[in-house]
Amino acid sequence: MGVAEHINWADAACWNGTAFDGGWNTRLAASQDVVEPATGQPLWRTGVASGADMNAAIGRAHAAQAAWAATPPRDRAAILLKAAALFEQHFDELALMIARETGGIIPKGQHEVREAVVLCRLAAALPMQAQGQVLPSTPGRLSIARRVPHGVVGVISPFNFPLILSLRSVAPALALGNAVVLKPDVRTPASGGFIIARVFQEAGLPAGVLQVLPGNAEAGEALVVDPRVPMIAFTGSPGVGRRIGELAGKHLKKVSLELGGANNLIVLEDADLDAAASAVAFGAWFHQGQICMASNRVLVHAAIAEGLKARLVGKATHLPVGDGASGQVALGPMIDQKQLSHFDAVVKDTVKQGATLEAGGTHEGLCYKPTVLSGVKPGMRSFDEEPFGPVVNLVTFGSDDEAVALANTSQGGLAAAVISRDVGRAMAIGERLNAGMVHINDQTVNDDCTNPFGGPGLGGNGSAVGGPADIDEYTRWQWWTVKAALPQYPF
Ligand SMILES: NC(=O)C1=CN([C@@H]2O[C@H](COP(=O)(O)OP(=O)(O)OC[C@H]3O[C@@H](n4cnc5c(N)ncnc54)[C@H](O)[C@@H]3O)[C@@H](O)[C@H]2O)C=CC1
Ligand SMILES: O=Cc1ccc(S(=O)(=O)O)cc1
Repeated sequence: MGVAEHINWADAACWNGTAFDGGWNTRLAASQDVVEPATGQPLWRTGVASGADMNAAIGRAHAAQAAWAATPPRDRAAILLKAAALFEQHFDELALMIARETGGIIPKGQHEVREAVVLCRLAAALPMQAQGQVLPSTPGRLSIARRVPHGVVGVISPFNFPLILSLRSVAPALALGNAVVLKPDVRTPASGGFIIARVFQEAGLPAGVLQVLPGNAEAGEALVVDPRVPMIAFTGSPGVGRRIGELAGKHLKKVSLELGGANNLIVLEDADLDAAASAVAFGAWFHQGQICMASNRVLVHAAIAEGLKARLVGKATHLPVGDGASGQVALGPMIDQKQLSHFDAVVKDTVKQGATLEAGGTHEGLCYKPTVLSGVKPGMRSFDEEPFGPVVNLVTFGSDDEAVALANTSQGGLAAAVISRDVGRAMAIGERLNAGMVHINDQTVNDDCTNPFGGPGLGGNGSAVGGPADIDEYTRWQWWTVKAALPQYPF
């Protein structure tokens, strides 16, 4: 088995077909190779959970949860802090693992581990915060609203930034007294699951509180419909999100849906063109455009459209594409052939619909060249759909009103950005955009562990993750009244 030679502490041998059940004792129904996108070679084997595997994991988490919720807050906090220290201690090894498993460049892997440290530290503060209110009440009665954990939280995460997009739910949910069943994507089970399992195992999390099982729709749906799991935190595509939302509704449970983006980056005619081109290139091409907040629609004022296009074509022609883990390239491979074929079809169809291919549009293996399309309009696939690949879609406008109207043609987006030397004008445009996150003088790929992350429409169901949103998401209200003695009733 081609277990990567650089894995030492993470001990890849232990997850060769097993789930994390507190140890590595549960063999899953099936197993398959995890293929490194850059080389096509197997990195390791992962277990693939069945519905029955999921059922058993939920049972283990459910049995462990009450004792975990009763663990003193400072002891839960200490485990989260230990986890942060372990991510920091094994920074280089984990960053390289993520780069190899996800096809990312090394700085992208480093970003995930760096953010993991901060996420765990922030989560460590949650158990120590007062979480409730003493309410006005009748004399002789104490009335308290307090936040309590849901119980078992199911986390379902995607392939693109697997460590962060799993951990941003796992860490606060655990910190607040929930047990967690985590189902990462089978293409990225180590980055999205087993690294987290290994860290919490060594940090001293009691056995059973965290279960990690890679799986597909069968295992995912078993998690969503199980009555012992009152909350699901899902990050992924709008199509699967809709299905999970339907199931969660049917089974009367809370669901947080963090979905896809129609993200508009608006460049006004007074922008510094060199700086704007570099922001657009990063926003559209970083991690091969496989980012929910990628700058997939670039709305540019007609007066500067040619200048911006020329600069982007220059960058597209020169940016090196290849094995992200080599340290020599700006763009790595896409995650797999299916994702690449989907993206390639979006580009080709958009050209058939009248857009002009200015650069890119070709690939070697899974490495797709940074692509520039001009003359993109509503009604074309790359404008209407989330391309989830390395493309700048150039859309021209002539007035601020037109830019706002173009941006708001979708049902709402995750992130928007406006670039201009006139900050007041840019803010006035930003105010009118239907987006969950608005950035003035930046591109759209922005996240801090301290901000609530989410968006309307296809971006999600109004939930958010991060910062002030975490206590709302991973606990629920419970009302308590206390009287010194039972009152007399008239019946
Ligand atoms: N809003 C956000 O923070 C983020 C959103 N995304 C969105 O995710 C998409 C790309 O990720 P993909 O992995 O292709 O998404 P996906 O929706 O295909 O898969 C996401 C997860 O759902 C699981 N899954 C698939 N079918 C399921 C079912 N029927 N029941 C339960 N689980 C199921 C998959 O195994 C995976 O773990 C893009 O649309 C992107 O915008 C990605 C990252 C972050
Ligand atoms: O794809 C969505 C996505 C990707 C990355 C991040 S973070 O910057 O690592 O937080 C958030 C959402």
